[in-house]
Amino acid sequence: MQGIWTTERIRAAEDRLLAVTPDGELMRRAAFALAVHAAEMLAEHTGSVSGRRVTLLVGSGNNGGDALWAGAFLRRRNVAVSAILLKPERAHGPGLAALKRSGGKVVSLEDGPQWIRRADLVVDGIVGISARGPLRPDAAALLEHVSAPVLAVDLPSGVDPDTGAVDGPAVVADRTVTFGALKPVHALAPASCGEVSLVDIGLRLSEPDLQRLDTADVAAAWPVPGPDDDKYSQGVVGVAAGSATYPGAAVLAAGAAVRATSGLVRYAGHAADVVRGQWPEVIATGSVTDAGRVQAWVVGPGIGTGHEGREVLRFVLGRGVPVCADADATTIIARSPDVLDARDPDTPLVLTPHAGEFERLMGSPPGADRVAAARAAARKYDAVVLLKGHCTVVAAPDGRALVNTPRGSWLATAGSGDVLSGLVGALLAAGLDPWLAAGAAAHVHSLAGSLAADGAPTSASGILGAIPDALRSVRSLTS
Ligand SMILES: NC(=O)C1=CN([C@@H]2O[C@H](COP(=O)(O)OP(=O)(O)OC[C@H]3O[C@@H](n4cnc5c(N)ncnc54)[C@H](OP(=O)(O)O)[C@@H]3O)[C@@H](O)[C@H]2O)[C@@H](O)CC1
Ligand SMILES: [K+]
Repeated sequence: MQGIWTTERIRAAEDRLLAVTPDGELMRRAAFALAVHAAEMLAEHTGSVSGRRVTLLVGSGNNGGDALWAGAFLRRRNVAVSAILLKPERAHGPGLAALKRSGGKVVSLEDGPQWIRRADLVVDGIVGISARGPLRPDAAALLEHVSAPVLAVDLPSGVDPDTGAVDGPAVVADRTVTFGALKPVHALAPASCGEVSLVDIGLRLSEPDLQRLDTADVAAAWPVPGPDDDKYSQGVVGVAAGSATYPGAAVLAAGAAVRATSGLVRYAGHAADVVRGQWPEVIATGSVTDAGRVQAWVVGPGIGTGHEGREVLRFVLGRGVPVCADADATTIIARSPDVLDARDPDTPLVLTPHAGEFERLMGSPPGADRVAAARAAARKYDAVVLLKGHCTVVAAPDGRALVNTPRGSWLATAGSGDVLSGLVGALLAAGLDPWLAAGAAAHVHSLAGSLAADGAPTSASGILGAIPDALRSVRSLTS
C-alpha cells in the first residue's frame, strides 16, 4: 500500500523534523532533488542541460524557496536561470540570495511572460502545501504564457493539495517532485501532476490518511486456486441484473464475474437465456428465489427501480451474505431506505454510486472533497462506498479510504460499471475484506480499461475481454 497524508499531517511532521535538523537543510535536500529532475527533463526534452533556459515561478513561501535553491543548483550545470518573483518583498531570503550568488537572473513580473515563453523548462514554485483557494490572479496570468514542459515543486499550483480539486487556472505539470510523503493531490489529480516522484527528506509519519493499492497488494489479494480448490471453494457469486429488454447489464456483470476468479457464477433474472447463450458456464435461472446458494450477490445493474427490482434487492439483502449493490440498486436504496431493514447488519454491503447516484443517496453531490464525501456515505449506510469518477475513491465505515488513480479516461463508457460490479461480487464471494475487494476490483477494472483502449476508445465488452490480460499483468509483476 502506498500511504497518502493530508497537508495538516505533513506540516506537523515537517515541524518535528525541522526542530532537529540544521537550518535550511530540509529545503536544500528538496531543492537538490528538484534540480536533478529539472536537469533530467531538460536532457529529455532538448537533448542537453548546459546552456538551456529554465524559468522559475516563485511564490512567497517555502515552495518558492525550493525553486530558488534548485535554480542555484542548476546554475552549477551552466543552465541559464531566471526567476519571476510573484511577491518580491516576501520571496524566500536565503534562496533568493543563493540564486543571485550563482548568477541567476531576477526578472520583473511585467517582463515575466517573455521569459516564460523563451524557457526550455518552467519550474512551478508558486505555492505548495499552504495553498488556499484558487490561484491568485497574477500567478494565473503568468500560466497563460507557458508552453514549455513544467516541473511542479511539491504539487501543481492551483490544485487543492488535500482534495485535488481545480477551481480556475492551474498548473498542468509534466512532472511533480514531492517531498517526504504523497499528498492527496497526487492520487486525486493525476492529470495535473504528470509523473510524480517522491523524494525522501527524512519525514516520519504514522498511519496514513488515505491509501493507494500497489500492484503487489492487488496480486496478493486476488484469489488464486490451489490444488485442493474446486469451483465452490473459490466462491459462488450470484448476479441479479439486467432485464429481458436490456440483457446487456446482465451479460457484462456475469461475464466479469466469470473472468475474475475461478469460482462459480449463478445468474438470476429475466435475461437468463441471453446470459446462458453468452456464458455457458453460468448457471442461470429466472428468479433470485430459486438461484441456489451463493457466497455473495451482485444486484442492481439493469433491474429497474420499480416494485420488482425492490423485491429482488430486499431478497438478496436478507440472505446473510455480502452484497454489492450497484446502479438501480443504489437508486432503490436512496428512494426506499427501508429495503435495508432486510439486511443483517453484520453482512458486508458495498455501494458503487457514480456522482448522480451518490447525490440520490446523500441528498447532495460529492463536491470537491470526494474522499470526505465517500467516507460520509460509508458511515451513513454502514457500507463500503466505491465512489466512481476519474479517480475512484473507496471508503469503509471504519474510516479507511483508498484512491484508485487510473492511467487514462477510457473507462467512462456505457456498461463499464456493470463490469466493475461483477469483479467486486466475485471478490466478495471469495471472502475478501469488502474494502479491499472494492479497491482491488477498481484497480483491475481500470487496468483492463487501459489495456483494452491502448490509446483509442474501447467498450465495456472490450474492458471485460481485457480482464485476463490485466490479471496476468498484475500477477506477472510479482511472480
Ligand atoms: N517545511 C519544510 O520543512 C519543508 C517545506 N518544503 C516546501 O515548503 C512548501 C510549503 O511552504 P509554505 O508553508 O511556506 O507555503 P507555500 O505552500 O509555499 O505557500 C506560500 C504562500 O502562498 C500564498 N498562497 C496561498 N494560496 C495561494 C494561492 N492559491 N495562489 C497563490 N498564492 C497562494 C500564501 O501567502 P499569502 O499570499 O496568503 O500571504 C502562502 O503562505 C512545501 O510545499 C514544500 O515545497 C520543502 O522545502 C521541504 C521542507
Ligand atoms: K508548486
